[in-house]
Amino acid sequence: CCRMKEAAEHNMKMHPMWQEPLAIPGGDRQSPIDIVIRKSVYDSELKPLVTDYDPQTCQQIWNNGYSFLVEYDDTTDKSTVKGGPLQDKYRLCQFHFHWGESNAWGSEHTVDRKLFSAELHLVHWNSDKYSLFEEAVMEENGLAVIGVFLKVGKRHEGLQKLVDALPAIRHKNSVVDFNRFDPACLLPSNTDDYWTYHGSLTTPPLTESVTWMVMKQHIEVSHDQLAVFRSLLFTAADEEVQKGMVNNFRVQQSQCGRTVRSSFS
Ligand SMILES: NS(=O)(=O)N=C1NCCCN1
Ligand SMILES: [Zn+2]
Repeated sequence: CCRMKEAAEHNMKMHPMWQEPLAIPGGDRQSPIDIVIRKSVYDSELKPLVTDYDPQTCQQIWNNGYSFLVEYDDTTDKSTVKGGPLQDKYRLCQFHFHWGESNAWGSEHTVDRKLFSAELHLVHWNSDKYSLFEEAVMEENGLAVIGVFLKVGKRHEGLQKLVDALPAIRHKNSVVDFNRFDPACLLPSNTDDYWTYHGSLTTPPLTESVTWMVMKQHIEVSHDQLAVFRSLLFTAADEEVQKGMVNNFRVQQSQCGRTVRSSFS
């Protein structure tokens, strides 16, 4: 919609993060994209996703100036995802969100151009083949990100613990301890139905190392819960001009002939 375009243009001017870099690594498998349902290809070989998350590996929640992220101890294979389109086991390192200033937009991916109010990304790296995230981030099969759409509706009880921690990390680079959070509570009840394609990170380093798995079923969060996301700031406490953390999504990228597969017909 026009207001969203205005917000994205404003973003490009105001936030260096969302000014597209001149040179993009590779450039023909960038994310996010619009998932065109009628162009997606059902693949019966796609298996259900198998997530196995240990809440004890949850370490901290912090504001990195792009989003807020919950970080997990990824020194062992305690919180992992496998199955689905994946050949290997991938270790959870963090999850974060993208959202708009209005409930009318905020997601990075869209489905037949439908915008959601926000999008959750659970970021994992291939621990069968690599020993560090920093290594995997450069490799074609290095990362696996689960995307979940958020829609404004009923309050999400599991999310509230996270929402209650946000006022303590309002500014960029603020961090607080955050333990025993089970990210499985943020997954939709049905994780068997998803779209998958090869793409990139949507924030720097934008490397084309991601197997995306975007859930067909969204989760619901309340208007008030999303309003707390919008109370965060892009800026550090010592900056003169404070900027509200909203519209922290990347503009959509061309599909470049890529096929999006679906795990459901
Ligand atoms: N939005 S995204 O694609 O997950 N981008 C990321 N960039 C840095 C590392 C984690 N994720
Ligand atoms: Zn993201």
